[in-house]
Amino acid sequence: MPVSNSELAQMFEEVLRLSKVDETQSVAILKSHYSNERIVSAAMDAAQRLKAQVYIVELPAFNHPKAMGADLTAYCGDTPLTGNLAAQRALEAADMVVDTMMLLHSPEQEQILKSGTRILLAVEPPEVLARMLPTEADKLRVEASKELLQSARSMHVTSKAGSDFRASLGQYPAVTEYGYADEPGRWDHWPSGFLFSWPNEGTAEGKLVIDVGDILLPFKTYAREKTVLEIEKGFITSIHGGFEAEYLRDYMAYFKDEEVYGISHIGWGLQPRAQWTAMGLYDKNDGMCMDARAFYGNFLFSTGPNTEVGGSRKTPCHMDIPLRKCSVYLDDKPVVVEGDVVAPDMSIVK
Ligand SMILES: O=c1ccc(O)c[nH]1
Ligand SMILES: [Fe+2]
Repeated sequence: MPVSNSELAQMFEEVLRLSKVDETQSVAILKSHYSNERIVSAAMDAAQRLKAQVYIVELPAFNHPKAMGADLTAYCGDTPLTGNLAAQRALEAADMVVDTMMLLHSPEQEQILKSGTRILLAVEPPEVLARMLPTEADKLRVEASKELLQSARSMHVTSKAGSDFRASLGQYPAVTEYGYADEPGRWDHWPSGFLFSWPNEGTAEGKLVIDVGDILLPFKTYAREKTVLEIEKGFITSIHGGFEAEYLRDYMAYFKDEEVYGISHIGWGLQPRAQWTAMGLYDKNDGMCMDARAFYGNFLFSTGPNTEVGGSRKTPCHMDIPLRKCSVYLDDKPVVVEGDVVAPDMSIVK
């Protein structure tokens, strides 16, 4: 259902308020020609209503000749900002950046965050933004789980489909996404509602089974058959099954970069307003499908880059693969059992 421009601006005002934007703050809106102009102007309106100093940084689009598809997560690392130090300085000068262009998984994003600037990504369709307008309850729910993940030293994931995956934790921080950027140096994404970390280098081991109904991003497909990924010493060593396994193998091999097989962020979904079914109602070019990454009780694993936490793997191929009906154990204690979130006690932060 279409969202009016007035409602979009009101939602942005709420999200920027939650992000601590006020008359003491400067806000840079980062855009390129492919940004959703409605989102750009709603963010501008909202920041002005909150009496912040606002400006726009517009960059010419960047297209890598190897990039395929329109999904903004399909080609990571190099962005329209890469190499443009003057524009990066202009963004670092702001207290907050509203990113309508997509800097995620780029080293430049980390450099901007290190300057204390906070960044909020907002590229989903307005109807998705509206359905998952962030709340403080979202933050409470995700932050309550962060403590469990932050203190955990191991993750074990199993499923009836045959997944049996282990990784040591602790080398990298737990990262939360609850939909607004309210702390200096914080990156967040509206919409979201999930958390993750990265396996300690070289420790991800075992098998992950993509079962019927699981989701592959950026393909934006629901699996219709089983695909088995074998993982050894932090890297996928084999992908087998039927046609979908062959498709995934060929897609990843296309990048001719061993780093694409590295296991990237691993975590689980905590957004009750995100729906597993939503992706089937959108076109492939309608955003990046945050419903799939955030739906309550998923186990989201991914492949490729780890620059977001200071790692050295800056590879352009990033698969986000949310699995249903998995059980996730931290230090052998369950946080998700067959797709149901069982810890921490959610009754306090529903
Ligand atoms: O919000 C996001 C979106 C994509 C991704 O890879 C991580 N988090
Ligand atoms: Fe990802």
